[in-house]
Amino acid sequence: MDDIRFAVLGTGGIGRRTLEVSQHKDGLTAVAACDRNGVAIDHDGLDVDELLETTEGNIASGPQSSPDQLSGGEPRDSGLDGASDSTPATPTDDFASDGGAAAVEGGGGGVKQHGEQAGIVASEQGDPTETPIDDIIAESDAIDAVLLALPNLEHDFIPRVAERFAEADYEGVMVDVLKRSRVIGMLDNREEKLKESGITFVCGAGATPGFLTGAAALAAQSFVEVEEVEIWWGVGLKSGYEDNRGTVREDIAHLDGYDIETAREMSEDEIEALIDEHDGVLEFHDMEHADDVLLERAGICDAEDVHVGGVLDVRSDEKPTTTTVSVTGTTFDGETGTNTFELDDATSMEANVNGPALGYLKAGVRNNRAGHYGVFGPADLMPGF
Ligand SMILES: NC(=O)c1ccc[n+]([C@@H]2O[C@H](COP(=O)([O-])OP(=O)(O)OC[C@H]3O[C@@H](n4cnc5c(N)ncnc54)[C@H](O)[C@@H]3O)[C@@H](O)[C@H]2O)c1
Repeated sequence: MDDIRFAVLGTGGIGRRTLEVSQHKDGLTAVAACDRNGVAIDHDGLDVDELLETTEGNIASGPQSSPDQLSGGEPRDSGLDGASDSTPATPTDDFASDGGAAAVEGGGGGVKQHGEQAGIVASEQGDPTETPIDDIIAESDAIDAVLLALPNLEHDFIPRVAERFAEADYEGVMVDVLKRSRVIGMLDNREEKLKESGITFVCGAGATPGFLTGAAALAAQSFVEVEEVEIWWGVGLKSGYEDNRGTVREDIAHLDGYDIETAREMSEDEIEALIDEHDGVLEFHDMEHADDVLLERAGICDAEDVHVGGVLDVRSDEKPTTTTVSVTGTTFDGETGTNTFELDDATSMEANVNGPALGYLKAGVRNNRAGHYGVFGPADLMPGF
């Protein structure tokens, strides 16, 4: 495949690794990256090593702006029902409204700070900006694909970013690694706009949903009827909590007694106290992971027959449990069986999110160049290598 010029929106725990993994893949050139404080653009290719070095332990993490800041006071999408998502928010620059640098400096303790501000602005390629996403949209004519590694604590945040690219007539690929089921409907609601613009949007294309959703779709092929899909993941955070704040915060929202609002409002200290209480190991059941709706929209099974849970060890790089996808179904000749797909314990979350995300990005580019626009899930496409 010809060279793909791509951008990463959000260079936190995931986005930084996306840049790193891309260096091991053929045909991918990172030309733009942004976080909440800054943007780096070089159409000849960013110096990824320099960017990674200067943002090491120095990411501009933290929950994104509050709904009011984002919408200028407009009613926001509750996310509970995709159909309620009918009021497009005013395209303003408030995506960048900060809170992140303060969160990093205020609570984390021991977070390295290389520059005056956290994140990309610490790099010599980075420029501070109030409008990081708009700055990338302004250059999007020369960008083939955009990978969104943004927080998803506001459910319509990523759909609204997609909409803004469409409003700027972006023609290309967008890939997200979001987790929550309800966001898929919000993207579907925008499908016409995305199609008109010429966008191929691949949603839920990380590990789970993403890689494991695709694996379930493959495992289902033996059956004529799928009864149940069980996804059980194990993650040991090699790089620790400090480098994975966004992911850990969003996962906490799935624990009993927590939701997206409480997780968003928690201080870094409160998160660390919760992790201490659990001795660093958090276990999740019945998570709202989009594997369910993505398998349903691919016609594989009903969303309610998909169950996702897992164990996160924030302090160890060993996986606390083996990541497994089990698909139970009935064959054409009446046998009931369970096909199981297992990840090696040695492969990290970062590898299992970013390898597939970039693979799906390549698959997206192939489709986009063939004129296939709209919203696709990981079970609709198979990733390229
Ligand atoms: N599907 C999967 O398997 C999977 C696995 C892990 C993480 N994730 C998801 O990946 C996402 C990113 O996680 P993370 O740990 O990298 O989070 P993070 O908090 O470390 O990074 C988020 C990045 O987004 C930037 N950002 C926030 N608001 C912004 C704005 N308004 N404009 C521009 N940039 C902005 C931040 O500055 C930061 O660079 C989360 O939604 C998480 O749930 C998915």
